[in-house]
Amino acid sequence: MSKHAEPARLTVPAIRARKGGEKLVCLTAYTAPMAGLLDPHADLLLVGDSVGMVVHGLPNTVGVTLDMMILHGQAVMRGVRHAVVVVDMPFGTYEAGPAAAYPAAVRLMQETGCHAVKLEACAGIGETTAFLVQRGIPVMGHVGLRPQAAMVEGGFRAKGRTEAERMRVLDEARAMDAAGAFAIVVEGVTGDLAGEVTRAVGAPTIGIGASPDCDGQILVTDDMLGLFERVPRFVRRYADLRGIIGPAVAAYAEDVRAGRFPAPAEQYGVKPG
Ligand SMILES: Nc1nc(=O)c2c([nH]1)NC[C@@H]1CN(c3ccc(C(=O)N[C@@H](CCC(=O)O)C(=O)O)cc3)CN21
Ligand SMILES: CC(C)C(=O)C(=O)O
Ligand SMILES: [Mg+2]
Repeated sequence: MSKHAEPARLTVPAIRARKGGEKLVCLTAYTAPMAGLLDPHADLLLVGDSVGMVVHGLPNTVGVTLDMMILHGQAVMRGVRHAVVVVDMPFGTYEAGPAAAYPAAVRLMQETGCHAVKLEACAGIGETTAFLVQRGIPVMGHVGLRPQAAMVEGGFRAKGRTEAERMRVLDEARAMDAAGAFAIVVEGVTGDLAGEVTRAVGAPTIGIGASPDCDGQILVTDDMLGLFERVPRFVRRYADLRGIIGPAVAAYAEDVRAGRFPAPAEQYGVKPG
């Protein structure tokens, strides 16, 4: 490392090579300043379609568009110097197959400068993943609880409690691994299934609501910082930013109403002469 202790720029193959090694530290990011804060500590930052719920107030991720992902991807890229940045392909942009997925992924790569895209497993996911990877687009997989299926499943349902679910999750992970995915998010599955998936694939697995047996972990940053209110039970809260923001805003409101803000030092003076 250089004498300035600036961590070197990570690459997609470097992430892939971490299978079974040092755990991968991953978080979501949606804005430039937050990406800048996370970047020195993270190996991979995901511009998740969770942005629709966390930032835009949508009930699930189905309403997130490609234009929204591009705007947030551009913002995050401006804040990052070290981590690999992955942008979620949103609902409706890849499920129809390679002919749909390729132009959408090219837009994400070209208009944001991101390093890779992520696809939730769906019908034909092996073929679609291979098509992108073989044309220069690194793909991260996502199996288990697939938030974009929320309308079909009637909500966010954990996976792995029936044999059929376990087979499906394992098959989808194997298909994306064989197709060349460089990493696979394993979300909302029983701990033993997450371990089984991790042992079944060559790509590193990134757990969320899964197991410490995964090769890395990811959380939605706003959840672990206590910014987003309704969090899944697998979240560990490392800060209570809502508890800091509320009193700060209340104090500002009091100062304004009492005429205590702005003070003289917070006003522009007239230039002498
Ligand atoms: N803020 C936020 N955090 C996330 O982790 C997240 C998002 N948004 N949006 C996209 C998906 C949706 N996710 C979710 C959302 C809710 C549950 C949830 O309510 N789970 C139930 C358990 C369901 C079950 O047991 O089947 C829970 O009680 O935690 C899980 C994952 C994960 N992702
Ligand atoms: C929860 C992670 C894996 C995700 O897909 C997102 O933030 O959209
Ligand atoms: Mg997502």
